[in-house]
Amino acid sequence: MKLQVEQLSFSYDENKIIEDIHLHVTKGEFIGIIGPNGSGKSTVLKNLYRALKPDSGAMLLDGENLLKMNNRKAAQKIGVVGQENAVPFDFKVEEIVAMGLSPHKKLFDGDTPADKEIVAKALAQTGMKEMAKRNYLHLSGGEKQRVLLARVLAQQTDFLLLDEPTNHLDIHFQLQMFDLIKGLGVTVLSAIHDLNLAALYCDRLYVLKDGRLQKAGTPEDILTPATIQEVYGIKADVMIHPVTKKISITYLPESLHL
Ligand SMILES: Nc1ncnc2c1ncn2[C@@H]1O[C@H](COP(=O)(O)OP(=O)(O)OP(=O)(O)O)[C@@H](O)[C@H]1O
Repeated sequence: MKLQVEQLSFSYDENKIIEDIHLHVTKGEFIGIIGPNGSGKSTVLKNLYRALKPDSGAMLLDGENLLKMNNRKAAQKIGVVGQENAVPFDFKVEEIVAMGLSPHKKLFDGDTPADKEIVAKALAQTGMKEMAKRNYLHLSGGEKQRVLLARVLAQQTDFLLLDEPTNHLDIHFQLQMFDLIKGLGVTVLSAIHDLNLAALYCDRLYVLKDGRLQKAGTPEDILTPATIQEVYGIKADVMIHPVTKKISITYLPESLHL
């Protein structure tokens, strides 16, 4: 599995939102896209999962043009958890999770015992088993996010595109979901706001600012006080944590006068 993005640009009307984005993701990598609000992270992902159509550029999955791939094939290969977690009708949780199976089935195929097992497993993995019969629209933001993660697990793809997949989750579920995704051994490209989470889970990071790729590299290369200042305009203290051996960031707010 290899995703290659070359010279990707996208505009809303005349407004250039992202320009000349290059990135690649290879099998088994967990890659983060970071950057300030409005820097274009979701726009890159939406182009990749074809909610938006690029002005120019190439997006290749295993050498195949993503824009030309039929929907069913794309859904067999790529699982998506977008930022908006709206689902148009009031389905039950288990029905939404079962929708993840559809790229692998034919129209009117019934659910087999194996399908039911996949759905039950995805519900259990995301801590949503007890809520399987609840109506989706009545769930909290975090619970909805876990349902959509369960749906993408049921989709069983080798590649996940995630847009802030844990932004509504409490710290327990943030770590549980990222641990779960990491444990699947699949390939991941995810927008992530929390730089400490990005440092814990990502192999490499791409930094976006004002719709342009600013930097790319390992968390150690990228998450330096200088880059954090440059990209986010804040002071930070950065160390390799003695226990995790990963980058650990402490923010130094102005009000503390440090
Ligand atoms: N439908 C739209 N029409 C016009 N401009 C839009 C539209 N959607 C997004 N934008 C603009 O595109 C820019 C990039 O937005 P995008 O959602 O990709 O940023 P982001 O990095 O994902 O931000 P955040 O961290 O806030 O989620 C922003 O300036 C945003 O206002």
